[in-house]
Amino acid sequence: MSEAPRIGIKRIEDSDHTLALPSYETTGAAGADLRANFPDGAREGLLLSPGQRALVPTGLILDILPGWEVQVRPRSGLALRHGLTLVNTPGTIDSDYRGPVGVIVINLGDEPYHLRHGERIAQLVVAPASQARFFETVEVSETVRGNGGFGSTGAG
Ligand SMILES: O=c1ccn([C@H]2C[C@H](O)[C@@H](COP(=O)(O)OP(=O)(O)OP(=O)(O)O)O2)c(=O)[nH]1
Repeated sequence: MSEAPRIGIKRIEDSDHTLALPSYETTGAAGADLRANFPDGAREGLLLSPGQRALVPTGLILDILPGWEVQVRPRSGLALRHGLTLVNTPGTIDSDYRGPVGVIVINLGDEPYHLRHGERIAQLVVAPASQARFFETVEVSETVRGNGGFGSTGAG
């Protein structure tokens, strides 16, 4: 396997610098857990009503190498137990983005959810990303599938 990509992480000023950086919980984990990091003065966290969404700060800026992307994905435990997921899953962190990473959380459960400062709210998956060369054409190549889609192979 090729060497793991290095990703620099800068903490923003008013974030809590004592919180752990994203880390893999097991040796084979694909996702590194990411913590909610509310700024000074908002450390009580956030009460999310059913159906409510919010941009949750992480206090982190990622320095991603060209040719890579970082995906922000939900955590299945929070999804199953509380209906908490991400509106735009998977969120895309572009390699040239140098702003703080935010997590767009939504409560699809039927109870209010108290999102706590320092809680692991999402996970980061690092993946290779290439930019395609899009070009206009009048002919497309033939395939067995052709234009069959949207359930064309049947159910079950
Ligand atoms: O869950 C997310 C998704 C995106 N971003 C940041 C990093 C990403 O590089 C940037 C732009 O995201 P995206 O391209 O998905 O958003 P857009 O609506 O197309 O905005 P833009 O016009 O800024 O590209 O916002 C996050 O912090 N969290």
